[in-house]
Amino acid sequence: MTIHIGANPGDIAETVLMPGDPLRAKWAAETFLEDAKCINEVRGMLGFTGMWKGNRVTIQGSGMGMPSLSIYANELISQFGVQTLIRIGSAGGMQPQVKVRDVVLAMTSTTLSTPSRGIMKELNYAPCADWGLLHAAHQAALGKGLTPHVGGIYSSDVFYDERPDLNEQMTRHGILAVEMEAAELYTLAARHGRRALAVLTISDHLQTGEALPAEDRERSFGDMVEIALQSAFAN
Ligand SMILES: O=P(O)(O)O[C@H]1O[C@H](CO)[C@@H](O)[C@H]1O
Ligand SMILES: O=c1cc[nH]c(=O)[nH]1
Repeated sequence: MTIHIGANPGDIAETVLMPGDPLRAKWAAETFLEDAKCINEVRGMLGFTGMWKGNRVTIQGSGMGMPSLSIYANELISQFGVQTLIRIGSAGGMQPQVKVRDVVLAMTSTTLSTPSRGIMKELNYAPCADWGLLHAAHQAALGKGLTPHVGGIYSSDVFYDERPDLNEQMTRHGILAVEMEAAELYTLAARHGRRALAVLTISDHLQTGEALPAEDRERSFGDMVEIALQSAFAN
């Protein structure tokens, strides 16, 4: 057990899917895993371990924002020996061709800062996805008849943004979507020699103002979960 994860050693699989929303973790575990058992309820940040096609998987909520994800990812890596961490998150579209409900595979993540900023000092570190996971996720999405967007995203520290000028520059430089966790996940995975990827579904759009309701964000992103599972166990 750790401070934030009330699981016993061995309760958590080597592969962990991480939605921000703990209720998405519950929905995904109930929908996609066999014999799913709840392994964490500390702070209501639900986690479940079960089987997917003969492979052991944990789905653990990360909470919203990089400081929260950092707590869970650090404990999963250092205390539970997790090797593969795949974020399954919602994101806001930042390009006209990126539509609501589209899947985005985050190759890199741009930030103003991450919880790791303090150790990077003057370095502008470039957080990037694990190539093997990214490639496998792309193949999995194509296999489902989807056309995923692959490229750079923005991991923001704020949901209610007061810097429209920054978003303008992101869009101008090809950033596909905004979310709030991937950059720190990629940075931690790199530091500890683990594999990480963020598979995202567009839940709203910064340019059109479209937005899906909370229930859809919790329960309707099945393609993203299947893509994450297929990429984790592709090899
Ligand atoms: O749907 P999740 O995975 O929580 O991801 C996105 O949604 C939250 C904001 O509503 C942030 O956590 C952002 O990254
Ligand atoms: O962080 C996020 C997530 C979804 N939509 C946004 O606009 N921002």
